[in-house]
Amino acid sequence: MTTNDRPIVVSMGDPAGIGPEVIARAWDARAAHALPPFVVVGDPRAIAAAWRGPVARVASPAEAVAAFPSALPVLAIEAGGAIVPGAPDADGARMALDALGLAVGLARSAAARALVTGPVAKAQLYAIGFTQPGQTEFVADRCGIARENAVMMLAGPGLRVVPLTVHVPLADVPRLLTTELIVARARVTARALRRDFGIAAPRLAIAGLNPHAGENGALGREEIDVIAPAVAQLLDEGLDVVGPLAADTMFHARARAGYDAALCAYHDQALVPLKALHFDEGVNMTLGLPIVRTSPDHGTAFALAGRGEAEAGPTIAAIAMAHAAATARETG
Ligand SMILES: NC(=O)C1=CN([C@@H]2O[C@H](COP(=O)(O)OP(=O)(O)OC[C@H]3O[C@@H](n4cnc5c(N)ncnc54)[C@H](O)[C@@H]3O)[C@@H](O)[C@H]2O)C=CC1
Ligand SMILES: NCC(=O)COP(=O)(O)O
Repeated sequence: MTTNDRPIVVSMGDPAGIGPEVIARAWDARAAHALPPFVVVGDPRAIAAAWRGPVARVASPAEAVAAFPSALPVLAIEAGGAIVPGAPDADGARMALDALGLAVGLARSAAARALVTGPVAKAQLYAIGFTQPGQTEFVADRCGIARENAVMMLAGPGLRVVPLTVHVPLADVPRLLTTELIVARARVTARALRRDFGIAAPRLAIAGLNPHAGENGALGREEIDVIAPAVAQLLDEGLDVVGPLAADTMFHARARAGYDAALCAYHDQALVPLKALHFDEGVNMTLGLPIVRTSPDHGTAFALAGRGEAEAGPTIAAIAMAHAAATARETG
């Protein structure tokens, strides 16, 4: 079977957000970016509300591969009510969740080569009873992987970042940032950089939590009590790790040249530099899964939906990264 006999599966995300249109515009850009065949799971009406191109309703991933050159293939799931770009509702959230579940199943069954997830609004999902923090944990759970072993990485051409703690209140970070967590996430990251990115000896940099990485304990002790022991353990295991580094000086160009991924203490420490550098091409990838899963690095941007102004670059990059990682696994 050749690489392109099976498509990548793309869950639409919230039908009232920008997901449908950026996915459709990624199809427009398929030749320019040499994208492999992909199939959307979601409500075709959401695509029609925001894009004028050809859509092919398909019944299987195999049909999608045949349709892909001339139309955007869609495995249709219909939301209950009307779809209005920019006006999310519970029916749309339920459809987004159903689409995600079906897409994960296709990737797990190997009917699809990899999974790309469109943006969902977490608040909309919570309102219909979704109990996971986000899609990362939902996908991990469906894959039988414990939440703590699924690692979020955000990546652009010049930076990869891993937030060690993710969707938690900032006040909880010092308690949640443990030596065990850092060691576990560093191991998963190093393994994924080898397997999915072909980096034989990955170099990891671990950020401090406090200003100036704690200033020898004067500005906080987490670097001494928590992060340094993790670095020592990882070095003992033979990993190439440096840290704790002062977070304010580890993201300029010369510093970035010294590592393959930066492990950061909390969400915004990681995502602020990534989005400042790569907002229009940033990809969110879940490491440590039996399937490849990527996503554009942005959310639903409801205020932009249906206006044709949303940037499709992150979705194009997410599909391209999923293709590269799936190819690495298929050929590795
Ligand atoms: N992967 C996912 O499913 C993610 C979902 N979210 C969800 O999205 C919802 C909205 O979150 P926000 O913090 O407002 O983030 P957002 O990424 O939706 O929007 C932030 C800002 O960036 C702009 N923007 C976002 N994507 C863009 C694109 N492709 N082209 C041009 N401009 C773009 C928006 O117009 C807005 O000004 C939340 O409910 C959140 O849970 C947020 C991040 C990731
Ligand atoms: N800030 C990143 C983000 O919200 C990604 O969430 P998800 O992919 O886990 O849903």
